[in-house]
Amino acid sequence: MTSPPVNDEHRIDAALFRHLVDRSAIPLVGSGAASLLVGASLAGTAHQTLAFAWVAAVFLVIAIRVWLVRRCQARIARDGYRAAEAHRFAATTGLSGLIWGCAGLGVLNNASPESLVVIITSIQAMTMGGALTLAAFPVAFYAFSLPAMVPLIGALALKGDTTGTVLAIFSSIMFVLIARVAKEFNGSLRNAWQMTFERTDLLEALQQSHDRQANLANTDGLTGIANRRRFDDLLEREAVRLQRTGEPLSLLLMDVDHFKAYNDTYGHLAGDECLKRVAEVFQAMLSRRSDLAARYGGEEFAAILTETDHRGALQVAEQIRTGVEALGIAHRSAATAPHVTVSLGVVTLDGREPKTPAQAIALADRELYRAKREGRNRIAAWSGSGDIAETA
Ligand SMILES: Nc1nc2c(ncn2[C@@H]2O[C@H](COP(=O)(O)OP(=O)(O)OP(=O)(O)O)[C@@H](O)[C@H]2O)c(=O)[nH]1
Repeated sequence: MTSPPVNDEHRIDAALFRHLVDRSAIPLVGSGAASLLVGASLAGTAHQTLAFAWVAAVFLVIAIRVWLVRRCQARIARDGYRAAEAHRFAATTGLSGLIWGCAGLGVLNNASPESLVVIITSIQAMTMGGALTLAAFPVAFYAFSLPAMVPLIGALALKGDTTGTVLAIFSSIMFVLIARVAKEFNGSLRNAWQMTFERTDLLEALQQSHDRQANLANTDGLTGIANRRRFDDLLEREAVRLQRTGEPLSLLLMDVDHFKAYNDTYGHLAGDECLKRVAEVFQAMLSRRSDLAARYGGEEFAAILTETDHRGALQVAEQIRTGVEALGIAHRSAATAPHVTVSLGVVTLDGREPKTPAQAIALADRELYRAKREGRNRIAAWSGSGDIAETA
């Protein structure tokens, strides 16, 4: 019902990565907006030029990431999920992390207290945002957050004053908590996808089982062709359609000649084999997808030929009759021929003279027994225009 664990893991990885790539605009917009904020906070200070160059670098990395995201999306659509693609994606989040790490190093560079607050808050906010937006792929989260946070914590610790030390400890605790949130969030996402896949697999298995049952309920166990139930269903529908469209509809009823004698001579198992081979020919001669060949019961077969006029139905019936003869199945106790033969009753309805399915079957049955009476191995036919007897 469910795939083996390795496949499940791969499916979850793939789903999470697709989710991540498809939503990658959010962290990119966040990174751009936060960098503008940091740049603005340093405008008019001694660090203005450096700050503007840094903002330009952030936007360059954003451009590289946008390009890579597009490439990832195209490759996933073409080849499916590949771990190598995910790691390339993580490498670019690492590039973003490095750029933000450089801002952290700026803390060392005697930034004003206001700028310090903006830089620290921005980097922590970016890391917190990363925990939510990159949690689907932890490698990408750490590739971003480690180079972003470590220089900041290091720079604060190396400032040598109490405020720096307190902020370094505070930032370290924040980072541990954020990493923990990312881990929990990743676990929740994985569980959600696991449940989604289990549900999809279950629905698929149920659908397959339902299709199998439906198929079994409509199939004849011995010959593998449709059974009477399916034949009756289709005939009901076709009879309704005939009234609506007036397109001709033909029915064939076929019976194996002297089949009791065949069973008595060769045994019941040989009789079964014979029915299977006859059924194959019966079905093979119906060329349209909309036609249906069915075992009507015992050694009797029935076919529905949709939109088929009387001439066409007679052609098909004759092909079936000669096809069964051509099988050359020996039948030494048959009075008709030294091999197995069949008789057929053919009926064509054209909608001008309404007939219920039961009436149509009764007509075909009447014709079949006329063919039997007239010597077997032949076709007897009826159409709305009168009786037509065909003989082999
Ligand atoms: N082996 C086998 N025999 C079957 C099966 N279904 C029906 N029969 C046999 O088919 C025979 C049909 O015999 P009858 O109805 O007397 O007809 P017939 O001997 O073919 O004679 P005509 O139809 O008049 O040519 C019976 O002996 C049934 O037992 C089946 O699934 N397998």
